Amino acid sequence: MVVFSEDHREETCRRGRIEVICGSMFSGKTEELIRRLRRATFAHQRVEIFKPAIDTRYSEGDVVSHDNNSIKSTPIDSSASILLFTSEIDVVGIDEAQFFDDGLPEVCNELANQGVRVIVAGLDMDFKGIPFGPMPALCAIADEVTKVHAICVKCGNLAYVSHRTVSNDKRVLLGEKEEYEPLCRCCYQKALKSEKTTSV
Ligand SMILES: Nc1ncnc2c1ncn2[C@@H]1O[C@H](COP(=O)(O)OP(=O)(O)O)[C@@H](O)[C@H]1O
Ligand SMILES: Cc1cn([C@H]2C[C@H](O)[C@@H](COP(=O)(O)O)O2)c(=O)[nH]c1=O
Ligand SMILES: [Zn+2]
Repeated sequence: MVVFSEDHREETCRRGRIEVICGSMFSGKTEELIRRLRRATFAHQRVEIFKPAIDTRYSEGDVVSHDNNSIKSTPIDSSASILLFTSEIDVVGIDEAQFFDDGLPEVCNELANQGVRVIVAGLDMDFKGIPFGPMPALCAIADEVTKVHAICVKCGNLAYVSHRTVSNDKRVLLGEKEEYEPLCRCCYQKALKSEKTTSV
């Protein structure tokens, strides 16, 4: 699998396309998004970055990675707002796409059809292992999907899901290492089993 996109033709030829970067928490989605967007800026392309306004974890206005890398962004409430900010833009970046409404895939399609390179990063699954918001539809319509992996904090294998370590059943719960840990399939099953036995 090609993890990092080094295809310079695809980076610069200005053909519209949709790239999706997905994975669990701590898998490097935001780092990879920032890396691709910075390279586009170095290539003198006009870049605009969006994130859902509800994601105020590290900053109101910036997209920030767990390693504190950051890039300026525009927080928005609805996917339709993206179209209002993207005339004369070559590359659109979108972080935390899982929190957006179901209109996001259509907005990305519209931009890509107009010749814009759209790079979307988001959680593929929620803490229950269920595909999250518009992410499955985005993966389906994408020209390229990159799945990145964190390291399982229990065994060191590749993680595939974000295990919630606090008791809260709401789908949306902003958080970090106090609330979530990346686990592989095997360690996730064990964690769920031990939660069941301790709750009875
Ligand atoms: N268990 C882990 N596995 C991999 N990276 C981790 C882990 N815990 C912390 N990190 C850090 O998280 C960084 C990735 O952060 P980020 O790009 O914000 O991830 P994501 O957006 O996927 O949550 C890594 O470069 C690494 O320094
Ligand atoms: C699994 C899961 C996560 N969240 C929240 C927790 C964080 O605030 C973000 C994910 O951020 P990251 O950049 O991917 O680390 O999403 C949630 O609300 N619900 C969940 O099930
Ligand atoms: Zn494991």
